[in-house]
Amino acid sequence: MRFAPRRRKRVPAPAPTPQPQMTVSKYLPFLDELTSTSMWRMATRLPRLIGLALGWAWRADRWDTAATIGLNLAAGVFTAVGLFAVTGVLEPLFTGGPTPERVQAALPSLALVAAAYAARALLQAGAGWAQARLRPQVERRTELHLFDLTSRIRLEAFDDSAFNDTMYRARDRGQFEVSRVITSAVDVLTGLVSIVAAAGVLAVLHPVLLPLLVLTVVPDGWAAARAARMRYERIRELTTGRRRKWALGDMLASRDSAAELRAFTMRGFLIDEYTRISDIERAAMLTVARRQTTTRLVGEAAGGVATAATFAALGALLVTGAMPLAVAGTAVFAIRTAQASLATLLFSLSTTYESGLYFSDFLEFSRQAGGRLPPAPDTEPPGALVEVRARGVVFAYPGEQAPALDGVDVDIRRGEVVALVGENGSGKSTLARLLAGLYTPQAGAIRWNGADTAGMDPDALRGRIGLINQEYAQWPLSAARNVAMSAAADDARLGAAARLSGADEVVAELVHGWDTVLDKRFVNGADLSGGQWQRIASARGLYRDADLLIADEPTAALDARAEKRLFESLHAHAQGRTVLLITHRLASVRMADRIYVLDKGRVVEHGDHARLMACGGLYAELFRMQADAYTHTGAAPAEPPEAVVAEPPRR
Ligand SMILES: Nc1ncnc2c1ncn2[C@@H]1O[C@H](COP(=O)(O)OP(=O)(O)OP(=O)(O)O)[C@@H](O)[C@H]1O
Repeated sequence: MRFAPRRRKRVPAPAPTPQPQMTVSKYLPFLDELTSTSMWRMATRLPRLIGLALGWAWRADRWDTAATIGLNLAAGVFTAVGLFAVTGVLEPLFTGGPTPERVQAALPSLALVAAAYAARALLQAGAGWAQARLRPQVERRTELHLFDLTSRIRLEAFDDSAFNDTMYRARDRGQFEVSRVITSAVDVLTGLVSIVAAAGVLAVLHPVLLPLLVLTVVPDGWAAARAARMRYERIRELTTGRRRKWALGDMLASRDSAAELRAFTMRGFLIDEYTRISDIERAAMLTVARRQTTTRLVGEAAGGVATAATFAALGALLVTGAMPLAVAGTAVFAIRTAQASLATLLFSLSTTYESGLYFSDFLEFSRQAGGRLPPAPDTEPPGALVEVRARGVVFAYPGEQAPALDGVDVDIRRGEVVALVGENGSGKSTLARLLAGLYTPQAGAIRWNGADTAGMDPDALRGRIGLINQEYAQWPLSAARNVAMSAAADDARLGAAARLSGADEVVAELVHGWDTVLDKRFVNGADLSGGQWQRIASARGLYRDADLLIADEPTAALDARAEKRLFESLHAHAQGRTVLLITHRLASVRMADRIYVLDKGRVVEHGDHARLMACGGLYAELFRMQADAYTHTGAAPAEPPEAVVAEPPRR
């Protein structure tokens, strides 16, 4: 989806100097927040995170979840059985006596080993299949949950950069980690079963072996978890930069910016900027890699020392005769097996821990987004419009000190055409969005037939309002869908809206008519000129046939004929309905019932055209400026220039 170009609030091209959000210092707030969550605290949160992830999986598909857990656990049990059976093989082999008898004595256990490992292989295959089925289902569910929230949260959320970071982290990785948490948590459970088995064997052989064994693996586990956390911290710090890089990448590879990129030779600048952020990212990740390697080396060295101590203890037990050779042989096998199981367990734990960190990003997004949903409606849904009143409305965009609207009063009554005029940035579009129920005032109120719109069901309110947006979206959908939007596409209504807006002429030229996809990136797609798109956007607002039509700069890209036609349509449309018109073409608001003049977020004048002209204020000044531009011809040339009129082509 693309958005129509806008005169002022376009996404600014990156300034030639480095943007502050691309320097590492800007990332520090996240670090502060993160360092307060210690590794231990995070580890204690793991069981809950695993529980939550399992809940997601269960809701996605309970059978596959149950099969994933059940089959993996059963496979773990057979690993344990195999281990016990191996000790049954080794013991007779290491005891004295003739070899054929020893081998014969070991045969039943050997058969058990083979059966156990065969069963484990089958169960693991089944578990793998269940896991493979579960993964896309969980991802689909989390993705839909994410988009359900992003499409319902209040519009202001999209102006909050911190929230955008949270949303990016959830979209970029968090949402995909649920299934990884589950997979690694199941591995932890399976590993635990094997460990319990190996520990059982070791405890039976000699009590000192078990604690020694634990010591051999703990340093490695610590190193793995610490390395995972380092990586996560760095990636989290880099969120804003990565988001920025993503936006730059989009500009480098998108059709919308392709023309300006070339016209303004932005290629070098964008690639430099992209490279600069990539370098910051690369330097940060290289530092992490270095620190991770050191940590792992420390962990492995400590683990090596502990392993040596374990085998030294085993040797001491042998030398002192505290342990017979047959038992020692079994112990060596059990120690190796247990070490492998413990290492797998700790690896799974560290993966669970790492995935848990990313999954908590997703949970954090869900929590924050949940807090940004519109409150549950506590008033009746809005009835047919009689009157809309804004009183003392104050609104500041997130992160902005100065309010965009500061104590605004406006009245709109049924059947009226009300106009908002004022210079760029005076607050007209912001006010229109508040009146359209897209933003909520921070002080003051907007009342629809006397009831505060803040307590109304936003969708019910918006259903009564048609919007011709200044920043209309260019949806990669058919022309019919671009006009009807979420409503059913009705031919008669499409035709009427198209006639009123001038979109009929646009659609008549499309090869597939209303069915043409308005996006060149798709097969048989078509693109429109700026003015043609604007006619489609106007038809969109008119199609809804709502009580209140808000038209924000509906003619900025239209030619003179189309502009005249649209203003006539809007005035005709107002018969029995209501129109709020925002425009810089002041000639078109002369007929408005009431005109509000905004300046720096305040209403500085209001009244009809005659009254405002008589006051000689800002409106009169702006109106005269425009009128002069049409009437002032300057010094007349001695001889009027000859007009050249092209002949129509002969057919
Ligand atoms: N999303 C935003 N975040 C922060 N500030 C914003 C945002 N949108 C608008 N503003 C600021 O709010 C003020 C009012 O903007 P608004 O778009 O309402 O003006 P306008 O009168 O419609 O201007 P124009 O005639 O240029 O369309 C301006 O100072 C603008 O920079």
